[in-house]
Amino acid sequence: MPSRLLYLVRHGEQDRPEEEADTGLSERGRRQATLLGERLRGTRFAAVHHGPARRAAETAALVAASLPGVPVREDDRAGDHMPHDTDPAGLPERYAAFLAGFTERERRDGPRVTAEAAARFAAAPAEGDVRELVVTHNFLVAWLVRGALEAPERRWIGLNQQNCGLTVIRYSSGGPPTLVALNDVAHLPPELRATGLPDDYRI
Ligand SMILES: O=C(O)[C@H](O)COP(=O)(O)O
Repeated sequence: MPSRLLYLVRHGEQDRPEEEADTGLSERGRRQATLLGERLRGTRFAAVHHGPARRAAETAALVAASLPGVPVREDDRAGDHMPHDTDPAGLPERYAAFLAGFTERERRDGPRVTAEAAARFAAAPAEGDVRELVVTHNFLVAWLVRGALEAPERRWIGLNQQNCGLTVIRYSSGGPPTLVALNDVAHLPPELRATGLPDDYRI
């Protein structure tokens, strides 16, 4: 049965995220990405895909340094997008405030691009087995985990990923997706484990 083993990675720690600019990785972020690359060394990926933001592109480049011969491709579909225009009714106030922060354009375009990303990356291949790595952002990983578990659409909220955490989902036409790994940071020492997000937590 043809299957796609999809490795999803949230980018490394962003440098000066408070500026809300496309700033690239901090020194910690570079270390996280290098350690992830060392963990994945020797894995036979068909390609490494990454979103257009600098933090994703720099993470992909550092990981790919351990994957000689694997092509690295920028893909808009792996960018940072609101995956679903979620109704805040019934959600805790802090989530409602978070959802209210998105613009009309983000509500309109984000779900469309995310659906395109899911169609491209989160499906069984037509033939053969394929293993791909996608370096992306918190929301796309959360959305695809939610989808794999057939959880309600609003459950993309609250699935925060660690920087350079590794999530692996297997898609096969023979059954439902298999969540192989979730937010795995075994390759990072405790001092490099963080989300950099408001709901920060450690594992
Ligand atoms: O999860 C979020 O709040 C933002 O989309 C930031 O995502 P990123 O830090 O993964 O880019």
